[in-house]
Amino acid sequence: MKPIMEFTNIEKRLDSLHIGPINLSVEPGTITTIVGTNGAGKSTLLKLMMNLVKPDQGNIKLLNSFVHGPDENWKKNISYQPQTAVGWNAFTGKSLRDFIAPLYPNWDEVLFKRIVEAFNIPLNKSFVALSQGIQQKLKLALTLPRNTSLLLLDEPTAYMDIPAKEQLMNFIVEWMEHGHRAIVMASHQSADIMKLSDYLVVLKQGKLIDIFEKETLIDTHKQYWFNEALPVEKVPGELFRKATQLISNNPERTEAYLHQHGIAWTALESLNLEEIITLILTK
Ligand SMILES: Nc1ncnc2c1ncn2[C@@H]1O[C@H](COP(=O)(O)OP(=O)(O)OP(=O)(O)O)[C@@H](O)[C@H]1O
Repeated sequence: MKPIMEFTNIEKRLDSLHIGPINLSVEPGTITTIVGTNGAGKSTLLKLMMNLVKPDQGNIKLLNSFVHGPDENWKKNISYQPQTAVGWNAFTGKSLRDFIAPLYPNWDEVLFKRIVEAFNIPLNKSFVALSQGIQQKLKLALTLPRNTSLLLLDEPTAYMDIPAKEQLMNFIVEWMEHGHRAIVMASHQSADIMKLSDYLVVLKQGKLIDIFEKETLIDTHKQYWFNEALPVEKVPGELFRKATQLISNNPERTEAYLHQHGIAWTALESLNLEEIITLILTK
């Protein structure tokens, strides 16, 4: 199937960071989350997708258009929820809705009203007078109903309480059910966001470590406990060890080695996604 968005050899040099080269393909029906440490370049990748930042090299294609070209017609196919909504402070939710809705031919007013109601968002207050959590909810209410092929969400769960995060997840899942579309999010390893994702793009200081399929990542990371210390030599698949605990990113090879050497483990567990990403980012 034709990708919704494609990055080809994208590179961007900022003052203290060199992002890329990045090759990435966002397929319809998928949710991709960009994870990484602070300042890794996650938000900048989303801004590159919106042409808010220009690449030094490479190109980005949204459906059939290059986003850095003179024709800006591609903008009707993409919606972006930034970390900080610039220029919104003086406006009420109602006036922001009246400005944004007509720009998107597929605007879903019913969905807008459902999100406003679910999150109890006051539409008559200026944006600046809302708490950060409510601002976040209003940003979502003004982004999801645009019903574009691609949805970009930068830290969508920031400042949200636990029940609100749950509702957000439900709205995202529902949004994905309607047709040929995809989501790309940036997140500080938020467990909920990662759980929703099909792919995790792991960035470290601007470098793409890898693009992982979430399920594969979970299946290939296991931790073992033993009654006694392990042999000094490195065990196949060994990623980390501490006293009688071993973490492997290749359980098949690790277990074959342990059987061969007559070493029995006393406990075996999967790791959660946050633990796996932390290991990948720190190893
Ligand atoms: N326009 C710019 N000019 C110069 N440097 C920039 C610019 N925008 C971002 N940077 C720098 O690039 C780096 C990456 O920023 P970015 O916001 O993309 O990271 P991030 O991974 O989203 O970080 P965080 O998790 O803290 O939100 C940071 O060091 C930032 O200061």
